Amino acid sequence: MSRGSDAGQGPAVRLGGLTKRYGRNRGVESLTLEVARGEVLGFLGPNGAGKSTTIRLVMGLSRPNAGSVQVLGGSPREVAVRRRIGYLPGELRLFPALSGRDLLDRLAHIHGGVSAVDIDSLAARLGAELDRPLRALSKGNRQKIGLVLAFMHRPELLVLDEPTSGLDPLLQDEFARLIRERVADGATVFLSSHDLDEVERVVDRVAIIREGRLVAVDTVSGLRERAPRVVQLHLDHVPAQAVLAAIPGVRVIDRRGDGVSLEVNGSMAPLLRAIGDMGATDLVARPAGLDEIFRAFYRGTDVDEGPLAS
Ligand SMILES: Nc1ncnc2c1ncn2[C@@H]1O[C@H](COP(=O)(O)OP(=O)(O)OP(=O)(O)O)[C@@H](O)[C@H]1O
Repeated sequence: MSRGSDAGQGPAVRLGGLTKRYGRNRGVESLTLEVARGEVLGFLGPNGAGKSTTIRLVMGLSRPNAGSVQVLGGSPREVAVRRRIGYLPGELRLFPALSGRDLLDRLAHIHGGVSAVDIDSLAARLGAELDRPLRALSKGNRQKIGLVLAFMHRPELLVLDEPTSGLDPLLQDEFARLIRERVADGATVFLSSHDLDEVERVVDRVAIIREGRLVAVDTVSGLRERAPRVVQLHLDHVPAQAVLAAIPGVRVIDRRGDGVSLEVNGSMAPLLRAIGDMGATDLVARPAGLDEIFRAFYRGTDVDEGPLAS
């Protein structure tokens, strides 16, 4: 599938020490990350974390203050490389007076090698409204045109800024199927999202960014494995919060009446020893959900000392 000087070797995206500052504002800081060929990498973080900044750097739409960007073995500023990428921007602002069909036809013509059947089939699968002017479409409906645009030339690399944010649940399912089909054909996907629940089914790995810095890169199952346990206790003698918080690996989530909720990282042994003297009458322990893991990263408390950003 690969063309030109790039023999399909090496990662699809390689970011090395990438830094972008906007005046005194931090965009991203020393970002080092690779996306392997055929991989689906989810780039996650809260508002303002630096996701769109990174995506614009990957696309060569903005220049870094330091560091390097390599895409499909070359620079994203080379036309030959750009043609092999499908890009969904955060907001589609192209030619608001054109209908979706006119825009797609014109860009397909410029691109070359795009089949009308592919455009129609993508538009039908995503329920894109092709005949109304883009400015009259809702954000979600503009997003569908943007997705057709990103996928229509069957690119080797898809770079998608929040592709699922405007889509209803049925379309999110269709999007997941589309991604799986393209990956089965050898494509690589780099997509951003606020929400792991929306992209969990399609991503192989996630990179989590907070305040411009990578805080974790792992598989979804790896994240689950190093999740803390959430423990609910009922005690005859509830000790002071500081006593509970002093138990190794324990963070107090809630404490009311005779009930205590705790988050436990690592071994449960110190907690089990400590509650011997507290008159425990009931204990329920469960692994933290992905949502709780993410909140921990977003808050800035590391889930554990596991493999951090590499
Ligand atoms: N053109 C710009 N000029 C000045 N500051 C900018 C510019 N673009 C981004 N920033 C700043 O860089 C930081 C990262 O912004 P970015 O848009 O990359 O975040 P994001 O993770 O995509 O957020 P969201 O989820 O809200 O879209 C923010 O502090 C933002 O204010």
